[in-house]
Amino acid sequence: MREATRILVLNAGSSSVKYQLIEMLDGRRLAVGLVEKIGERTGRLVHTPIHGERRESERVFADHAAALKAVAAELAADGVGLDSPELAAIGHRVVHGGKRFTAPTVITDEVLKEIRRLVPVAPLHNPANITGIEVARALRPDLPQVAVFDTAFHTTIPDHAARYAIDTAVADEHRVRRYGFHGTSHQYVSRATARLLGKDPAEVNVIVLHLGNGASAAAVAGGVCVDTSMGLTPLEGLVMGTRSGDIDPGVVFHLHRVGGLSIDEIDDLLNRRSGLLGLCGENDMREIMRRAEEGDQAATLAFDAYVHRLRKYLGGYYAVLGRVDAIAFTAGVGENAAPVRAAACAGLTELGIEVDPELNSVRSGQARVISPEYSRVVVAVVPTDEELEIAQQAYTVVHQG
Ligand SMILES: Nc1ncnc2c1ncn2[C@@H]1O[C@H](COP(=O)(O)OP(=O)(O)O)[C@@H](O)[C@H]1O
Ligand SMILES: CC(=O)OP(=O)(O)O
Ligand SMILES: [Mg+2]
Repeated sequence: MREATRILVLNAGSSSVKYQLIEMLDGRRLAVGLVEKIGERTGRLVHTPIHGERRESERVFADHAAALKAVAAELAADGVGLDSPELAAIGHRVVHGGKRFTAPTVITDEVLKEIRRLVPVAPLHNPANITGIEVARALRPDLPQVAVFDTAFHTTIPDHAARYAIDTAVADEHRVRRYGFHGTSHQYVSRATARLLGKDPAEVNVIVLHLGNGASAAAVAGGVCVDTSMGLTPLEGLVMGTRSGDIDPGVVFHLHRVGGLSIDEIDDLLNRRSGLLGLCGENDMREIMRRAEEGDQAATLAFDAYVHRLRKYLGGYYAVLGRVDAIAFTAGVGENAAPVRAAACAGLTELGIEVDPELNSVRSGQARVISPEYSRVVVAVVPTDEELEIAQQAYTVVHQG
């Protein structure tokens, strides 16, 4: 029998599934794809095999199970279906792992139960992750399914940064603390940044700014995470596409008592109808920058509020780390929106932070420095690769037995 050296990575979101089939011997992506708008009237599947044409189709995906079956069919059409003996494991992105999961974990019924218990603290994410796991298990019950947790990289955050200043007994009873998310990305990007600097991760202090639909900052000291902006749930911290980020908790009481909104309505408001969307009716940074460029006031306010919050965390983590060697921008906005990077770092020469406008405007998929030679702090764009990191961690778990 051929050796099993391939990992299928599934990143199931609330209405999408991103997937990659990776050959671990050389890191080749045998297939990369995305199913969008699951549960909507028309969905879309885009599948790009390593050999052959990109295939795109519009059709209905009633639920995640239908989407994953379609993915399995696309892979089978390329001769690399889920029944392939070369498949070593399926690696799943799981957003909330609570305090218990500090490392990649082979999924058993009991592990799945614990992931389910954490649904209330990751309502946008864990339910989709669970569906992905259930469908994949049904399709290949014999194969190891490995969960790689967004929270795992943050388990090193010291108590003084992870604890909220509330009654300890209440916090302990309800497991209320900062868990942090996007850890797989923060880990990958902080290491890739050290590589870009030609240094060992243990030697460098990095502030990672993961700016996607969800967004978070992390302070990484010598390869170890010491603080991050998301908290008990992925709602705290930066202004995001549809999430408010930091807010006075008093706003919640006010909206409930005076505004008459129910807790569920407030949850929906802060998670799905706030952030950039709430400020200007749009959550795509491309569109916001275009509108702001044309003088649209709401879009300008949304952009400015986004950048202001980002700068607060940048300054805060500078103080937390004491010495900063690099600032790394990553994910959809961080990798592509030069104006966001420029505005986030503007006027910080006193802190040794500078951005070279010409380097900043270069478009490339590669990790690259955007600060001038003389800048004390290296500012860089470092594309994240959560899928590769998940695949590597899953592969390691399977090989350790
Ligand atoms: N060229 C671009 N310029 C500015 N923003 C972009 C660009 N391309 C993508 N984005 C932003 O990236 C965001 C998505 O980031 P991504 O990391 O893919 O998110 P997620 O993985 O959380 O779905 C989109 O909301 C979009 O605003
Ligand atoms: C945790 C989180 O916010 O993830 P995403 O950015 O994929 O929504
Ligand atoms: Mg993402």
